[in-house]
Amino acid sequence: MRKVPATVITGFLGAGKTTLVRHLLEHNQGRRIALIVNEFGDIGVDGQLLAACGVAGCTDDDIIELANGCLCCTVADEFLPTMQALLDRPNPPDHIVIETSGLALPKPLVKAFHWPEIRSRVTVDGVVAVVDSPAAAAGRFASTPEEMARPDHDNPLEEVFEDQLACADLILLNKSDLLEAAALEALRSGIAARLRPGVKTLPTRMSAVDPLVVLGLSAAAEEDLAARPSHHDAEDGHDHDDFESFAVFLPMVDDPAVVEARAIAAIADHDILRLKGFLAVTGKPARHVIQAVGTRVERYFDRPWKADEERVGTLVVIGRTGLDRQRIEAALQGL
Ligand SMILES: Nc1nc2c(ncn2[C@@H]2O[C@H](COP(=O)(O)OP(=O)(O)OP(=O)(O)O)[C@@H](O)[C@H]2O)c(=O)[nH]1
Repeated sequence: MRKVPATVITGFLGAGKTTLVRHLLEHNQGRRIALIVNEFGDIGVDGQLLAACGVAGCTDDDIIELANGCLCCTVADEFLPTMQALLDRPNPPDHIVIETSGLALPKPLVKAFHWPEIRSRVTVDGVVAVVDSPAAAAGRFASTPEEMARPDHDNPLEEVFEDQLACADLILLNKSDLLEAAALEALRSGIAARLRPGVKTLPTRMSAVDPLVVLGLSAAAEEDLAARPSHHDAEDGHDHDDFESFAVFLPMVDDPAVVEARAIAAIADHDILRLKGFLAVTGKPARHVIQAVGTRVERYFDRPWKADEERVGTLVVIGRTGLDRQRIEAALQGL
C-alpha cells in the first residue's frame, strides 16, 4: 500500500507558515490536501483564516484545527486520533500538510510517525522550515555575546529556531522582499553552514514556491531522526513555561487604524512576539484581520461576518512568559 505523504511546516511565529499553506492550497495541482493546523493558545486564528481561503475543492472538512495545546506534546491524545480519522476516511487525502505552532519543536512530532497505528500508512515526506529572514538577519533568534557568557545561559527563541533548522529538509528564506540582496546572501550562507548536507535554502516572497518543490521531497524523515538533533532530545519534550499567550477582546471600533497604532505602541513597550486576530468595524459587514510581527502590521477585510458570529474584536497576544497582561490589555483597548 502506498503511504500517504505528510509535510510538516515549521518556522518561528509570524515567519509565513500560514501564507505558505494558503499558497499550497491555492496551487494544489489537483491534489486533495488535508490540513492540520496547530496553534499556541486557545484561539485558532490561522485555522479561521484558512477556512476563509475560498479555494475550490478545499472544504471545511479538509482543515482540522488542533488549538489549545502544543502538538508536539499532545501527540497521543490529539494528533494520532486525528491522523487515524483522516486516513480512515472513505476518500483519504492525497497529501497531509501539518502547520505547527511557531513555538513547537518539529522533532517530537516527526517521531510520532513511528507509532504503529500510523507508521504503515503515512510517511513524513519532508519538514519545511519557513524563516523570517529580516528577523533572523537582525539577530532576533541569536544570543548576544553577553548572554552566551552567562553560566545559566538559556535562550528559548534561539533553541526553537535551531531545532526547527536542524529538523528541516528544506528551508524557505521568506520575506526576502524586506532584505537587501547582500544581507539575504549573508543570512543564506550562515544558515546553510548549519544544515545537514543536502538541505537546500530557497529565498521566497509571501512563501510563494512551486508546490512540486515543497510537496514531494520524499525524505521519509521519521526514518532519519538521528540526523536531526534537538535541544530536547534528552527530555523528549520542551518547556512550555518559556512562552505565554492570551486573548484580548475589543468592542466594535470605528477606525481600525487606531487599533493598529495601539498595537504598535504595545509591541514597542512590551516583549510581544506576535499579535494577530480580528476586528469588528462599525458599519462594515466584513471581519477585519490584523496581523503584527515585530513592528510590521498588516490589515485587511477577509470575509463577511457570519450570521451566528458575535461581532467583537479578538486579538491573540503571544510573548515570552512574564508579559504584563493587564497593561497590554488596557493599551490595546485604549484605556
Ligand atoms: N513583507 C512580507 N510579509 C510577509 C511575507 N510572508 C508573510 N508575510 C506577512 O507576515 C505576516 C505573518 O504571516 P503568517 O503566514 O501568518 O505567519 P505564520 O508563520 O503562519 O505565523 P504564526 O502562525 O502566528 O506563527 C502576515 O501579515 C503575512 O502577510 C513576505 O514574504 N514578505
